[in-house]
Amino acid sequence: MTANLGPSTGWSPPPDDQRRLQALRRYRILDSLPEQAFEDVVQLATTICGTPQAVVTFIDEDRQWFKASRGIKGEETERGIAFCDIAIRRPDEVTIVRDASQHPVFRNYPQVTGEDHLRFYAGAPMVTPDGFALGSVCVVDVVPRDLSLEQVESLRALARMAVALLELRQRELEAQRLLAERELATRELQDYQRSLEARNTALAEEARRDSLTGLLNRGGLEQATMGGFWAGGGQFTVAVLDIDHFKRINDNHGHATGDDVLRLVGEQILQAVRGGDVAVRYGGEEFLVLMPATPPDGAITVIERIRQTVASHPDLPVPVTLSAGIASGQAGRDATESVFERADQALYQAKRRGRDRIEVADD
Ligand SMILES: Nc1nc2c(ncn2[C@@H]2O[C@H](COP(=O)(O)OP(=O)(O)OP(=O)(O)O)[C@@H](O)[C@H]2O)c(=O)[nH]1
Repeated sequence: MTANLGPSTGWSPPPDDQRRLQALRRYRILDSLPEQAFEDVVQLATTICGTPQAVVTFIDEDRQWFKASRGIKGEETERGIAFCDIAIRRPDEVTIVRDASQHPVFRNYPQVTGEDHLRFYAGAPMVTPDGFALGSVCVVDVVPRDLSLEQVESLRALARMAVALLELRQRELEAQRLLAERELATRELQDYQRSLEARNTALAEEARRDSLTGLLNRGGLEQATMGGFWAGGGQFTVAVLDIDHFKRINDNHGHATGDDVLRLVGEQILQAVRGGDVAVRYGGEEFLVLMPATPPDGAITVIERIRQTVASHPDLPVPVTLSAGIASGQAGRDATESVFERADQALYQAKRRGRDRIEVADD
């Protein structure tokens, strides 16, 4: 098995080297961090073969790169002068050079002529299951020597083990990649779900509101008053507000002006009410304010402020007045509908008594 091949003139890659390199890249081993399993391979190689040096080396496009080494400095050398580049061209054999200084070609290699003083080399190619020799497990000595048949077979076995390690490593990398992909997909799905939920919430919120004024609409009112809306106990007050002669505003100044008026009145209502109150555009130009834990006096102050603000608002395109009816009830005793009914009656009174005023329903 003494190597009698080798580049006699210049260096050229073996045939089909591109496919071999592609296979090598798939293992993603080049320039990877040291791994104990490969360190163990070189340790076993030196122990079994009795050499001071051993390497697990991979043949890249123009270099050989050491995954693990013993007794050898550096982590890569030029491919054109690599003994292992010769070894991988004979994937079925262990290439053995007993005395490189006597070899017609290797004798001129710098690691033979120089201070490395390489004399002995034995390399077992690492051949993948699909037949690509990616590199070798090799042992080196500074004196000429030989290997026994058992040592040669052991070196071959170590090369097979190194390939098995490579395969395992690749499967683990692949599993990690799939896991990362799955995590990414899960995260993307969660993001999508969150955006859908946010959109749903936004849509639901939109559906609860009157688009012109931003106040709650009737649906929103129902939702807001579901459950224990008045649960705070005590007196609560309902106010119904209505823009006076709104039809005239529409008729005389146009629908768009009417809309502006509605928008501005809505704003004033929203600004005047408290956090726990519920402000609703109940119908065309009719508004509703529900005030929990509020006696009539407190409610009158709020609604009067709205009435006055609207009556003298500088941004209104036309003079606008409001009429309002107010009624109070006792939480737990009076139904909201009946209090609302009384507030509506009070509004009717306000209209009848000349508009631009607030009427409070009797208890
Ligand atoms: N611009 C505008 N007008 C609306 C809207 N919704 C209802 N209206 C109009 O509001 C007007 C309400 O008129 P009426 O119910 O007669 O009440 P009013 O003219 O305010 O009279 P009083 O309430 O008795 O003072 C109608 O002309 C409706 O067409 C809206 O969203 N925008």
